[in-house]
Amino acid sequence: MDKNDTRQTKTGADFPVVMEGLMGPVTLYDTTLRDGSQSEDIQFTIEDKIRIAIELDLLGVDYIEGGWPGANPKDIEFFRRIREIPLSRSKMAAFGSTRKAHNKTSEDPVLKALLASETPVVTIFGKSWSLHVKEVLNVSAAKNAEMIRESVAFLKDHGREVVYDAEHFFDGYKDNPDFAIDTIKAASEAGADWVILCDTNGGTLPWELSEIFGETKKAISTPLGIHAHNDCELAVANSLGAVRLGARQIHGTINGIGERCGNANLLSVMANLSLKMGMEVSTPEALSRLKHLASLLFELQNRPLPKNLPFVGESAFAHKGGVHVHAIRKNSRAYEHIDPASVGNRQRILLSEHSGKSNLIEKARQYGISMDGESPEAEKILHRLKELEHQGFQFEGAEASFELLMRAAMGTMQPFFTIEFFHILMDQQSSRQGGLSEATMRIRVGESHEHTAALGNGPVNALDLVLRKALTPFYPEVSEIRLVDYKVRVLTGDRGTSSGVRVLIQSGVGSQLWGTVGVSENVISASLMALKDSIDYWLLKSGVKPK
Ligand SMILES: CC(=O)SCCNC(=O)CCNC(=O)[C@H](O)C(C)(C)COP(=O)(O)OP(=O)(O)OC[C@H]1O[C@@H](n2cnc3c(N)ncnc32)[C@H](O)[C@@H]1OP(=O)(O)O
Ligand SMILES: CC(=O)C(=O)O
Repeated sequence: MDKNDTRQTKTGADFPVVMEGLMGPVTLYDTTLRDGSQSEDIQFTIEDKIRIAIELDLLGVDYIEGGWPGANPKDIEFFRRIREIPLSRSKMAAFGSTRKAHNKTSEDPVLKALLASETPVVTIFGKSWSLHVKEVLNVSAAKNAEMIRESVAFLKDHGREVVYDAEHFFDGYKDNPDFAIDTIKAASEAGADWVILCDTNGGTLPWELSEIFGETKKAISTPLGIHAHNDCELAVANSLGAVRLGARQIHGTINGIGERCGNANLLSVMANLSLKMGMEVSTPEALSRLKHLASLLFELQNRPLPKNLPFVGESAFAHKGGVHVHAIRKNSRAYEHIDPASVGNRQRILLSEHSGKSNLIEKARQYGISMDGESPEAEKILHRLKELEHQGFQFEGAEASFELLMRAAMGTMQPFFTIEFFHILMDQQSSRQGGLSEATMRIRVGESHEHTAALGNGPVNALDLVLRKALTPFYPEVSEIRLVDYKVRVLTGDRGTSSGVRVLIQSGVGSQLWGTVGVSENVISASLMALKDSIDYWLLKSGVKPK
């Protein structure tokens, strides 16, 4: 990091009054594999869990909560398998509850399964809110305290590091402070190594959390931690607030997944602790893996990473407004709160109807095109960009089309081929089953012509195939291109089947991906426009000379 870059050096020293004496070493506790797996639409295989655990270890988290052994066969198997994998930094934690009211501690199936998982750390949750004690467990306050005390002591007697999660602590405290405090005293007196105050329902506001945390700290000497849910979108803020008040262990999950609205996003917590609060929770190398880990988690779930995720989302450092781009070209700090590279992300400049000449010049620079911002070409391209976006084009996901447009306007690109005509025939019978179409096409390449036909699965596929077939004799590079994604969007819903459509295509060769766009009232023409751009772009990037 550039030492003159003051974006991310707000350390304790900058806030001496608030921070002094309050911040000590903080440990990171990841519960992606347990609380995260309680998210709707998330389901990990054992292989996923092992892969994520290894990545979390590389990231340098102190604890990995691997699951609830006994809740399902997968978690039992996971703990068996992970024992054989050496982790360099992270300690594995098994999660469960305090014993059942009517069970003897030594015979309680949950506690027995926790020990059988053979993890060095065991985390158990117990009740802090009288509502749960009375109405859910249906036991007295004394019985609840006994369950907590005996469960913690039992696990300590078996040599485990014990993390005690005080479920619903903040709601319990608001309801009856003495009751809530007595429950964590029971855990503390029984030898718990950690008492974690949980905002289980995620409804606590930052100032309520500070007040309750501050009071609770006076009641017990066991190190405190925080486990915050995100139902008010305050989980990260509440976790950071707790650190300022002395919390030593922060629970969270990758990308904030978890029950209901999720948990504190541990990646954001790490970035904030390291880059804003000057705390050494991670090395710079590990921090630069944040984006990778965020993407990996959702890739394993076959889900796209939300673009607007702080720090790690594709849009986190993407600049669209012309005013912003104008400023960041002079100094990135003007509209960036940290250096994107520090979390493994990158700066992006977007092109749209909100662009000014600065967006254009920056893009031209990235494409290796020299452009004078005051030139008539720049003015013309900007005007064309805005006009096309008004017609329904969208270049944010189709930068390859924009680069071609820019090169054509600058006169630096000769056409590789021209489509002279094409026909499409659809077999009525098989089209009812979503079936075969035939495309014929005549193209011109330099002085030569090619006239050919292809059968496809529907008209767009037939068009794609015939275009490649016609071009391959001239440009064999075309056969390398893969169609990765094809999206059609109706632009004006009020004109029924005569509405304009936008087709966005993503193509790829190896790991290289590019997007192209076409707009028309005819979905076939829009598709052909995007397909043609995709091929032109690859030929350009392959260094092929037009024939
Ligand atoms: C705040 C949290 O996120 S806590 C973690 C929540 N995560 C999960 O629930 C995921 C895994 N859970 C499961 O697979 C199942 O719920 C199991 C295996 C744990 C239990 O299943 P079942 O025995 O069928 O019970 P069920 O789920 O219906 O009810 C929960 C039981 O836990 C008991 N319980 C709840 N909290 C506690 C506690 N802190 N200490 C002791 N028992 C508790 C309830 O009283 C109830 O017991 P009961 O059936 O004897 O009344
Ligand atoms: C323990 C836990 O997951 C919670 O209280 O939210």
